[in-house]
Amino acid sequence: MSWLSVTIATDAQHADALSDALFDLGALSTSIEDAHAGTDSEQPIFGEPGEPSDTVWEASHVIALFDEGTDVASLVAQAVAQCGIAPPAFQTVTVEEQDWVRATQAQFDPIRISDRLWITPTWHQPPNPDAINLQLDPGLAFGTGSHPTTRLCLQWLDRHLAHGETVLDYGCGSGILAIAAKKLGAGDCLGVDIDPQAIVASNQNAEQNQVVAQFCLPDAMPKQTYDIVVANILTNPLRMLAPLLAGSCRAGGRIALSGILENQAQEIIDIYSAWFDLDEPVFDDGWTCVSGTKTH
Ligand SMILES: C[S@@+](CC[C@H](N)C(=O)[O-])C[C@H]1O[C@@H](n2cnc3c(N)ncnc32)[C@H](O)[C@@H]1O
Repeated sequence: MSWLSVTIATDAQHADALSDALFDLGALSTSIEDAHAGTDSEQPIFGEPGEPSDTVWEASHVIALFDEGTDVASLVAQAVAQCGIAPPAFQTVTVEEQDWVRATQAQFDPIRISDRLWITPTWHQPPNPDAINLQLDPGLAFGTGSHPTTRLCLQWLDRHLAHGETVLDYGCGSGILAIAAKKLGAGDCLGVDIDPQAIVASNQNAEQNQVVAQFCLPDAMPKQTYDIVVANILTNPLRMLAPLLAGSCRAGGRIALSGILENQAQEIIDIYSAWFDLDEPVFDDGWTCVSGTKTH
């Protein structure tokens, strides 16, 4: 079995309407991509997690998938006429059937966090069977270890966990940090997230890794302090959550914050230095980890 994938060059003003028109005319799927993706002219557009951005690239490609045998040229002509735009340039390629599961899995390799900590998808043999191996597959919640912010937090946990510390993982996503903390020897670990799907994923991942950790929505969070607080969210929530996160860390306890772009690090340092003696920030690929020890 095969399909026809058509890529149409358009602009920000018409991309959404063209995508909708193609879908109404029978496309199996449509998507909009940056026409300059992967080049120096790529236009970065970011949304908050769980809130897709409604901004479209100035130079866009609308990509539509049709059944084999479809008269694609005629459908594109109808779609552009409906949108009132001049006939654009487009390319059609045949997409052959393949083993999609295998193709997707091939994109995810084991990730080395440190000498003793690896994140390994379930379909891979651990490269170092003697290491601490977290088994995590890509799922609906953020956190497979491939993002620099997750790596920064994992490396920080690896360096700072001694034994038996209580850990709060605020913005737990897949639960990766809480689960790693348990595997690295922490005591009680709690993961908190505003996304109910993250709680489901975290519980499944904890079970998969045979660790006991608790996960809950923010409203169900017990009022207590922790030896270690780790929060990989984004600068905006980290700013708003500062009193809660600082208040959740015991005096003398430690905090690690990420999800912070390099140029936002100073703002987070200024806010959290009200409670913490902060370390030098650590950077990875444009992202920052800010950490420190609670002074009072
Ligand atoms: C970047 S992901 C981090 C996931 C994981 N901890 C990691 O390090 O890979 C951020 C997570 O924070 C959650 N989040 C965002 N704002 C939040 C808030 N105000 N309270 C709790 N969780 C929040 C999101 O739902 C998302 O799962």
